Amino acid sequence: MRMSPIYDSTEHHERDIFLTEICESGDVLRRTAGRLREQRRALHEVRHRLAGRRLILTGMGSSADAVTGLASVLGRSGRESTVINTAELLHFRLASLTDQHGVIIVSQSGHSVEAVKLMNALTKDRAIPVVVVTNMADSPLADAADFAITLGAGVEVGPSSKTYVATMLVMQVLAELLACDDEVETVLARAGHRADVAANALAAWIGDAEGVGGRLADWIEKAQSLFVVGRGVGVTAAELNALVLKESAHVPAQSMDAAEFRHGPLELAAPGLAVALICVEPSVAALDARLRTDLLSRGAAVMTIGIDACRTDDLPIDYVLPGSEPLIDAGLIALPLLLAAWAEASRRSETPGAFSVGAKVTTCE
Ligand SMILES: N[C@@H]1[C@@H](O)[C@H](O)[C@@H](COP(=O)(O)O)O[C@@H]1O
Repeated sequence: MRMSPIYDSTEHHERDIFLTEICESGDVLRRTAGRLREQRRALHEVRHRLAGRRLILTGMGSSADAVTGLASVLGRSGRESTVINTAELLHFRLASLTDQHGVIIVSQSGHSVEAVKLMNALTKDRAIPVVVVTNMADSPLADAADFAITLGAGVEVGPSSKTYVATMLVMQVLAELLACDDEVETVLARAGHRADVAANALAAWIGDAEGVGGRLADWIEKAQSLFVVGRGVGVTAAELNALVLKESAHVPAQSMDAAEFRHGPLELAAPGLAVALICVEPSVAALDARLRTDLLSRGAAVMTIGIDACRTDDLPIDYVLPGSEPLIDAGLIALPLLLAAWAEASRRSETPGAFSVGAKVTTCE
């Protein structure tokens, strides 16, 4: 796939499509909030259909990352949910679904093979309500679904960036619809306000997109191996960042829960190891600080990317945002390493973000 550069008249230079899409993330947040308002009736129905049900949350790739964050936030409000990647659910666990369950399938493209196959398998059993979240209203997944909530993020050609950020805003709205009693209108009004604030918060990084990405890419290039770790909803951003670093820049970044990192991978702490620590959960900031100190004391390099509420003397944050709600934070905080992925990709290829082995949309299992 050859991607043509897009001329950006405001910046007076050419930006390729991957960078353009990353930089659209702020505008897309506002657009998605507006799109959600247009779908208020469908959102009422989602709440009604899933009320009291045991929730199964599923997706692949960046969409699996998004539902992982949703499960974390639902759990804080006492709402049980289970995350199962769509392939695992499709091939091994369909028999575990009962008429007590409700399923949320997230797929940006609405074309991922496992999601489409799962949808077809589930529509045979109408007792299980299925809600789809997708960017593509015109897709096999949306067509087969009773309820498809669409992102309205516009077409995305490069690796997940603006659609991921938009998905996280929708995850926030779903978390509120499924775990609190506020009126749909109230939830949507809050989402609109938060989208606005979040878009403004991203402006500084987007305004210096090449600089932010380039500096982080320089840091990554010095390392022999790279981990991206976080806790709570930070896992979502860590997974997404490592995925995009791999698929766009061929950087073999590994992601995991920062708690899991202590259970073995910590042995790698030495010069040559770089750890990007996503700090978006203030309740565990002291644990993040301790991990950072332990890594530094062994000669590893640590870069912290997080929200202001996590910042302490022991946990300086290198790339900081004011912070909003956890799921929105998990979307926004991915920006610096997305920009690094772009910068690294653009050093390696004339068409940064173009897939050469896999694909933007996986239609083959
Ligand atoms: N290479 C892409 C990933 O980047 C993407 O995250 C995943 C899920 O895509 P979707 O959300 O469209 O189902 O599919 C493909 O494998």
